[in-house]
Formats: sequence, structure tokens, C-alpha cells
Amino acid sequence: MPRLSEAEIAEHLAQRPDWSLEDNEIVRTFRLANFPAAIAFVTHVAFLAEAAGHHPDIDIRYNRVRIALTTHDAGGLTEKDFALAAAIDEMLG
Ligand SMILES: C[C@H](O)[C@H](O)[C@H]1CNC2=NC(N)=NC(=O)C2=N1
Repeated sequence: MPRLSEAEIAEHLAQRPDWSLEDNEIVRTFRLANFPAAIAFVTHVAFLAEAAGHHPDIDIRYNRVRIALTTHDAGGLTEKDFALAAAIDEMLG
């Protein structure tokens, strides 16, 4: 899976307004109702990730969940990252 060019990253980011670029990652922070809701959300993300064979870095702090996506094997962003970001966004409706 090839790394995306800067232009390709910019195109994808335009489709994913809730995600921001931080170095070689795309990041979104979600605020849930409380800690159990945050854990439930992460469980849903885990199933999406497992289905995709692509796994985010996840940071849970009480009711906030920070999801960071990058493709470690490629050393940067690939289509896989934006596909998983889209799946997470769609899961939320
Ligand atoms: C063998 C296995 O498919 C790879 O190690 C996958 C698993 N999940 C992964 N997830 C992420 N985020 N980056 C990877 O490079 C990656 N590689």
C-alpha cells in the first residue's frame, strides 16, 4: 500500500472535516456521555478495525476518545487510514 502524496492527503481531508492532520497521522477526538459510553464506542471501533485489518492508536480519558490513524507498515498515511476514518464517521451516523 503506497503512501499518499500531500495532494492526495489534502483531497481526503476535505472529505473528512472532523479529522486533522498531525505529522504522519490523522486524528479525531470524540466526546462521549461518560466512561462506559467511551468504552462502548471504542469496542465498535475495534470491530471496524479488525474487519479492516487496520488498527488505530486509541487514547481514552474518561469520556474523551482520541483516535489516531496512520499506516505503520508504510511509514505514513495510506488509503487504509482514510477508509477507516470514513467507516468510523459513518458508524456515528
Ligand atoms: C500483518 C498485519 O496485517 C499488519 O501488521 C497490519 C495490521 N494493522 C495495522 N494497522 C496500522 N494502523 N498500520 C499497519 O501498518 C498495520 N499493519
